[in-house]
Amino acid sequence: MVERRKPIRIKDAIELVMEWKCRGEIEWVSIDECDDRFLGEDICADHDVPPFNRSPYDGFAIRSKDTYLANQSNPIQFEIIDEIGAGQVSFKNIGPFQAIRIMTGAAIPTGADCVIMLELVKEIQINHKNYISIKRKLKPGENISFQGEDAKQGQTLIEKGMMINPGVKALLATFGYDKVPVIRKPVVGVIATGTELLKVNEPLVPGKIRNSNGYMVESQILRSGAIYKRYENQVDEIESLLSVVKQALDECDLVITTGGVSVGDYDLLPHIYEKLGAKVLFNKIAMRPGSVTTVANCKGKLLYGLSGNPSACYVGFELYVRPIIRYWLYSQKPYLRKAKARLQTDFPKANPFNRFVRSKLTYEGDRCLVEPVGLDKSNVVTSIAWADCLMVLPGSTRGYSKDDLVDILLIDDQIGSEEPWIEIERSTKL
Ligand SMILES: Nc1nc2c(c(=O)[nH]1)N[C@H]1C(S)=C(S)[C@@H](COP(=O)(O)OP(=O)(O)OC[C@H]3O[C@@H](n4cnc5c(N)ncnc54)[C@H](O)[C@@H]3O)O[C@H]1N2
Ligand code: MOO
Ligand SMILES: [Mg+2]
Repeated sequence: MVERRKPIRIKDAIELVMEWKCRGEIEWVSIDECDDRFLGEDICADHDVPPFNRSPYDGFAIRSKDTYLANQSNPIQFEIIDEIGAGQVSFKNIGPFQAIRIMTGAAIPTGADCVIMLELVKEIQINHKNYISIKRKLKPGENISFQGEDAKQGQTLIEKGMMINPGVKALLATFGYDKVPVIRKPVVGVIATGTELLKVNEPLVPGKIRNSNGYMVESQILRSGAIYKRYENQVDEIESLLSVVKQALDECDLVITTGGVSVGDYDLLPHIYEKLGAKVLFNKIAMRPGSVTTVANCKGKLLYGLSGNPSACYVGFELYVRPIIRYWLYSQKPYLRKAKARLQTDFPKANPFNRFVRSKLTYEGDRCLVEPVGLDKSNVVTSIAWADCLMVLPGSTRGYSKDDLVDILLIDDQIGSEEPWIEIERSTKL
């Protein structure tokens, strides 16, 4: 008799998987290779930024009190005693009615407490000496970029677990990290199963299709911040499949298979779990697509059985694999980022299951709109490319209509969310 599986709630499935979460170790890489890696230590300012008071303009450094009486009808002259560009330091001390020509980024000379822009002064020569004439009053501190105004020494600027983006990289350079502490990427083994699978370079023959899930999942692994190890496509044959799964479990931090997890005659993964003595955490979830997503634990390592149906495989990865990878990488927000958007289309058909519809976002003025991309079926492959979010339609006795406010999970986002999507109230028309 065919096994009747009892679907569990999404919340419970996520909890069961996350019980096995673990953190990766730190490794050091060159700053040139740290892009998109996840920081292994907090970045703490070990000096003030900027490290000295500096000029934000090309101009003249002067003493503000000398400008006290300056106005349109009372220009005041200052003698230019030195000139400095960024990277230079003047050793002269500015005295009464003296100025130092200073360029943007140069350290403010001692004695000066403000800067006047080049455009606001008149330069004159008297007796072969250079002067400026100023017709306005300046305040102490005017046009000075103060030491530590950007960051104070000792301040924690970035917490570990953040993905290194161009801004983080700028900070790493600012604080002299030629080597950067990052989290080692987990190695995820990928095994596509199915006797019908052809390699990408093989011509189509009747009854067969090319393996697309393997490549798609590998790409999802990379997008999540991990690396993959590819194993040969496996025909539905128990001994050879078992041996490859064992090998992958030995060689990788976690393993993903695609296909063969349902109740069909050639769906061998349930037998593989049994032979391995793996503990199956669940094999049916109350969701679509991806209801057959199975997760087992074999000697402390997670073994995911993602669906063979491409869209189900895709969604299963984003909901149950991604958070494990992101947690490994020290992310404080390992789940897909949540937002809300207005439905652009009607979904009149009632659906008892929570649906994760591959969708795309558009923006119209201050409104964020969401619409499905392509056919909303678990076995389609063509629509995934256009999806930038998963629209969540909670199971309900009635459908959804245009303009309903719905939850969305952002797929391309790198920030994430502290909590997974677990439950949603029926959207309301506002
Ligand atoms: N009697 C039942 N049949 C099915 C059930 C069920 O509950 N009872 N569940 C259905 C659901 S839901 C899904 S999802 C699929 C899951 O199937 P499997 O995970 O067992 O996957 P396969 O049977 O191996 O393949 C399904 C489908 O996907 C294609 N496929 C497989 N691998 C790849 C790949 N690497 N690249 C592209 N496409 C792939 C395969 O050719 C099949 O068309 O089961 C339903 N059936
Ligand atoms: O797991 Mo199946 O995708 O629900 O279609
Ligand atoms: Mg099957």
